[in-house]
Order: sequence, then C-alpha cells, then structure tokens
Amino acid sequence: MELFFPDPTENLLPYDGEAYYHGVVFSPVEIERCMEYFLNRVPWRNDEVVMFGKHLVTARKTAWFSDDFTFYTYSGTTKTAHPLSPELLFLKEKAEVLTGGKYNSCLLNLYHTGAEGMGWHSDNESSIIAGSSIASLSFGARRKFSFKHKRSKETVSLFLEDGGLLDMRGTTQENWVHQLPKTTRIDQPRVNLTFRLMR
Ligand SMILES: O=C(O)CCC(=O)C(=O)O
Ligand SMILES: [Fe+2]
Repeated sequence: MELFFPDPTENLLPYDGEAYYHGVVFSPVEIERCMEYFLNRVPWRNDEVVMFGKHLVTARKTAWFSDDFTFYTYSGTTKTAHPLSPELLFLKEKAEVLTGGKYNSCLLNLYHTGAEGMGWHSDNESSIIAGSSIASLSFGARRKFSFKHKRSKETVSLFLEDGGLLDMRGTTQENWVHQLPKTTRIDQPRVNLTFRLMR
C-alpha cells in the first residue's frame, strides 16, 4: 500500500494493534541538519546480537541514547546509552507533540544501503512499558516497512519517507512483528530513530 496523503488518525492495522503514519513531519532544512548530525556526529557502533546461541556483529550500525538509563539489554546483549543530545531532544519533543506519547530513550539505526535491513521482530522487551507508543522517525532513503500478524500472518506494508513519522502503540508489539526488508534497488543511506518509553 502506498500512502500519498497519510492520515495520522487512520489505523494501518486491521486488528490487534495500532499504527499511525503521519507522513513527512520535518521541513527540508530540518531534514538536512538532522542528516548532517546523524552521519557526522552520532557515535555509531556495529550492533551485536545473540542469535541461535551465536554472537553476531551486524553490518547495520546502531547508537543508543537515554534520559536516565545507562545500560539496555536488547537482542541478548547489553549496550551502554549516551545521554540524549540537544538534536535528539528536539526530535523527541516533536514526536511527543504529534503522537501525544512520552519517550525517555531512543535507538538509532544506520542502514548504509538497501543491502542492510532488519528482520522480523517485535519491540516487546520487558524493559519497554507495554502498550506505550514507539515513535519511529526516518531520514534518508525511502524504504519499505512491513507488519505481519503473529497468528494470521496477514501483512501490511508502507513506505517510510525522508522525514516521516510512524507511531506504533497499544497491542501492536504483542500481536504483530515488523521488518525493514533488504532491497537491491537502494544505494543511499537511511537512518531510523525509535523513541521508546522504558521502565
Ligand atoms: O528501521 C526501521 O524502520 C525499523 C527499526 C526497528 O524496527 C527497531 O529499531 O526496532
Ligand atoms: Fe522494531
């Protein structure tokens, strides 16, 4: 499904969850400044995950920021958090105004090209307050994003644009997985931020 005129009050999920796409919520100048910050001043690290008992390092890079948590366990490994920078506080406040949610931490992902993506998962770690909004902000290359219902296997897809905001909340993480599929068609970088409320 392609959304030309996103309606942030329209739930993209047919049942068992809530996802709202607000479309592009930043001006071209804001987007340019954010990209400059992401590409030049974020302390990126290759992500480490434990999968099938194996310790793997992903091509995708990540950075973890938080108000008041120094450590965060995710995909079986513990990461250290940086304090939220002025740039991230600006983005957090914008997301809070638009979604009505509250956030205290942010995971950044850098996909250098379409060869990097993220497989099916849900953001349902016990450290995330269940049902709270997760605000996903995207910058750079426009990429497809999909949801799949855990039992019915029904899928819903949309394109996340440069400067776009997606709000996932309610029982979404309980009942749906999501992914960022790899694609050979894109050779430009994309940065995604997920603002979360952690306990
Ligand atoms: O890059 C994206 O749009 C998805 C990121 C994601 O699902 C996550 O960080 O948990
Ligand atoms: Fe996720």
